[in-house]
Amino acid sequence: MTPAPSGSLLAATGLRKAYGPTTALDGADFSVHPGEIVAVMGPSGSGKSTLLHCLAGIIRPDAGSVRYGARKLSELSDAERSALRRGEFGFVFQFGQLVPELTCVENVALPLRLGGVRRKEAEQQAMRWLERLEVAGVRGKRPGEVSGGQGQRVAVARALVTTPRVIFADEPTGALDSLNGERVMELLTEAARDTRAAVVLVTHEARVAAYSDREVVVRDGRARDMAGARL
Ligand SMILES: Nc1ncnc2c1ncn2[C@@H]1O[C@H](COP(=O)(O)OP(=O)(O)OP(=O)(O)O)[C@@H](O)[C@H]1O
Repeated sequence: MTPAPSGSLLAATGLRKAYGPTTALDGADFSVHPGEIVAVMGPSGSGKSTLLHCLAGIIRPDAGSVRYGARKLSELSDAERSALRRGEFGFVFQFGQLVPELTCVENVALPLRLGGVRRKEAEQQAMRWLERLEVAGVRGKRPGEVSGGQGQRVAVARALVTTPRVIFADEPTGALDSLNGERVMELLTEAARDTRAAVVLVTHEARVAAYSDREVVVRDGRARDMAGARL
């Protein structure tokens, strides 16, 4: 097991996770620095999403540990872990996961509202992110009334509205055509660079990974830094 590199914001060492007889992670190490964009690549079923879920504290590894700053995720209570996910992490998945009953601006404001911010202030901040993601026009629409590309931009705005320290993105452009996918990646990475958020980006597309500073390949449940990283 290699020790976590110093200066990293989020680091995992020796992660193991099995689902019954299936080994998803088999001693995976990973780290990301503040402001760094890391692409996690690898074949289908190699353990990429499981790694991302362990890093985000969504699932508990069977062995190994995840450190965020000075804190070990395994030593936090469930409430502390959810507070961390709500306050310091942002999530973008392949399919937006927007709340269908809420308008787009209400969706983006939701993480702030859950953190206790008053409606007016939360919606003002949400509008700033919708503008930045070039979808201010859909503010009053519900997710079912907007296009896939618009919905994904709204989902990115919602992930960024709390200015998270780490953004977890799992195939964020997987459901989009290439033009929309590229624009979503541009907007996501620009915003992450401006706020110095770290990004953990799971993708199987080289075109999407090209937005990262460094690529890690997961194979058979182990993560390996690619030689020739672009940093
Ligand atoms: N909830 C689960 N129950 C049982 N097996 C699971 C579960 N989640 C993942 N697995 C298995 O663990 C292994 C790793 O899955 P994971 O989703 O992490 O891979 P992945 O690299 O993200 O795949 P993909 O690129 O296809 O999304 C696979 O063999 C998968 O079938």
